[in-house]
Amino acid sequence: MITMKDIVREGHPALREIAKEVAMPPSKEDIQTLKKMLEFLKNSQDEELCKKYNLRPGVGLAAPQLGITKRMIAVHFEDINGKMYSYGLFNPKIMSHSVEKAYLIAGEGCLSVDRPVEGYVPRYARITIKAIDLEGNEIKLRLKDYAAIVFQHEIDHLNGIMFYDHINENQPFQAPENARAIG
Ligand SMILES: Cc1nc(NNC(=O)[C@H](CC2CCCC2)CN(O)CO)c(F)c(N2CCN3CCOC[C@@H]3C2)n1
Ligand code: NI
Repeated sequence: MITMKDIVREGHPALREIAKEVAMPPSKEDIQTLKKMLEFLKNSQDEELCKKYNLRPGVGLAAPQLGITKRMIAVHFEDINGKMYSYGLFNPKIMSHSVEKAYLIAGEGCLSVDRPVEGYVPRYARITIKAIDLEGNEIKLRLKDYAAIVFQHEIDHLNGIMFYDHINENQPFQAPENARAIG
């Protein structure tokens, strides 16, 4: 199982690289890795396991955070309407996005960043993504608000972008232009 020791931290080159597309169909190894990423998220949200294995809770994880520069992400969370998102995805791609932005009022953190970095992280409020799921099917997801933010945080990792790259340095808590506050 994946634990915190498997997660690389700031300074590791994988976090600043452009991850490579996964050749389709995915190898058994890549499928195994993606399944373990999803399992980590579920474990990290279970109070018992979280404590037992000293996990930091997570709702998303990207392969570069394991030092694997491949375009693979996992998400496991419920949105404000109770809709469950639990996916292991290969080669996710943002096909379109709103002009309107959104940001989490509480700001963001990252399992690869062992320090708090305060400030609003402006992201697109709505995105449409295409990806290949763990069964090898091409899926299309239309996401908004919290769900859109989580997926963008993970897809950023595939492009070597950290959440704090988006924070306005001079005015971290300036409400971003044309943006909705989430959460
Ligand atoms: C928002 C949140 N971020 C948590 N951590 N950070 C992460 O997931 C990072 C990714 C998120 C940071 C902002 C957007 C994506 C990991 N990232 O670095 C991957 O690239 C949480 F843990 C969390 N929740 C709320 C839901 N809760 C359900 C019950 O279990 C606990 C769980 C805690 N919400
Ligand atoms: Ni992160």
